[in-house]
Amino acid sequence: RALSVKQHRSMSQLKYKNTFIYTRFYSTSIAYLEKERAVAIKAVERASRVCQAVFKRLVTEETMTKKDKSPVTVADFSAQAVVNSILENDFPDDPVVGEEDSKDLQGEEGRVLREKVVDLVNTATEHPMSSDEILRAIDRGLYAGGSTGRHWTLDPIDGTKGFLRGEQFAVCLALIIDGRVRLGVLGCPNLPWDMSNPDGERGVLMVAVEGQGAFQRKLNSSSNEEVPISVSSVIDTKDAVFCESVEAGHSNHSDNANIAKILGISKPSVRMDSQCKYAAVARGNAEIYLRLPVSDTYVEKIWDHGAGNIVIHEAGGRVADIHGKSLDFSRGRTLSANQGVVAAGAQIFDTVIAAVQETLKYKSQI
Ligand SMILES: Nc1ncnc2c1ncn2[C@@H]1O[C@H](COP(=O)(O)O)[C@@H](OP(=O)(O)O)[C@H]1O
Ligand SMILES: [Mg+2]
Ligand SMILES: [Mg+2]
Ligand SMILES: [Mg+2]
Repeated sequence: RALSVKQHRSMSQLKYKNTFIYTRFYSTSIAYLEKERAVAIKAVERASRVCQAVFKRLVTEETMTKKDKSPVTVADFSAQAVVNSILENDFPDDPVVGEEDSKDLQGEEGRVLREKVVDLVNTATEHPMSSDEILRAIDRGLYAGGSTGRHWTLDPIDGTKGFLRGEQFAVCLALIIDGRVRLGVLGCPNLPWDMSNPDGERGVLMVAVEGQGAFQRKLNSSSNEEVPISVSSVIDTKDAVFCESVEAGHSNHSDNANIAKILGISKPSVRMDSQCKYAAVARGNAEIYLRLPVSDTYVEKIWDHGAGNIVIHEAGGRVADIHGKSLDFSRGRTLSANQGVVAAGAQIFDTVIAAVQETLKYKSQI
């Protein structure tokens, strides 16, 4: 823990090159969550590759709709199976709060979909997995969550609607210990590496561990090079850009627009699916992420925010709900203590929350 980020990274390279020397001489200095970090990166990379393969081959035929009307594809199931089986292998005692479950893949009714998932998963795993093993891996995601001990939270495809449109989506994995997010990995296969060159190279992975800063690296690259990232240095909100969901059903576009107006923002919002919005704020492509609730009854899920939350914090930003309260990941599978989400750089955060309050106060009066 006492190591600087730079020392810590150069030592972990030493470890990759020669495990023996590393463990022998540096065993007392292994960085906090070093193994978890490496395993989570590997799992998110593999799952991202599965999603990309599906998009190329199957996406048009393979969409179905869950009870809550949200779409789910063969890629969501396959990516959850891939990540969960890697986690089970390296951390067999760690439970997982995952978005998907195997119900729709079971029995005769689920046969066609199940066979596609089995095929896909087996293109991504080191050892072939049987159909039963795959369903069991998916259902390792049924954990209830809570305030004590360790558990992971996984969104195998966040932004399924973006994925289906060929736009932004993210594979999101976070580790929660005693109710707080300690590690997060965001795999963003369609996010441009350089936002000023949107047609250039795509595929970004962001990773953050509590106290160690946030980094980005290229997804699908043989290089392990990591670049530190930080939020924008804009301190006057009128120069800011804000991002929000593409889907008006996920976030209240008109409340978001009112807040932007109070903040003096004149640039149009950047609409983007998935936790790629957190990624955009974390590396300074946008200053603010607004997710004002559309309904009083919807409760946000921990897998939709865990990884993004720590990436923002470690990049120098803050995340809270519309009341300015930190997101509480200790309540189980949902963020039942919170409403909506706001993220921004630390320097402008209080100003943004004040504008949110003003908008909500005005709404409650009319
Ligand atoms: N009424 C609602 N309000 C807020 N979020 C919602 C919602 N209905 C669905 N969602 C969540 O919004 C997520 C996508 O967010 P975004 O709009 O930022 O891309 C979905 O994740 P999945 O795509 O993983 O199902 C889903 O969990
Ligand atoms: Mg979903
Ligand atoms: Mg999601
Ligand atoms: Mg999802």
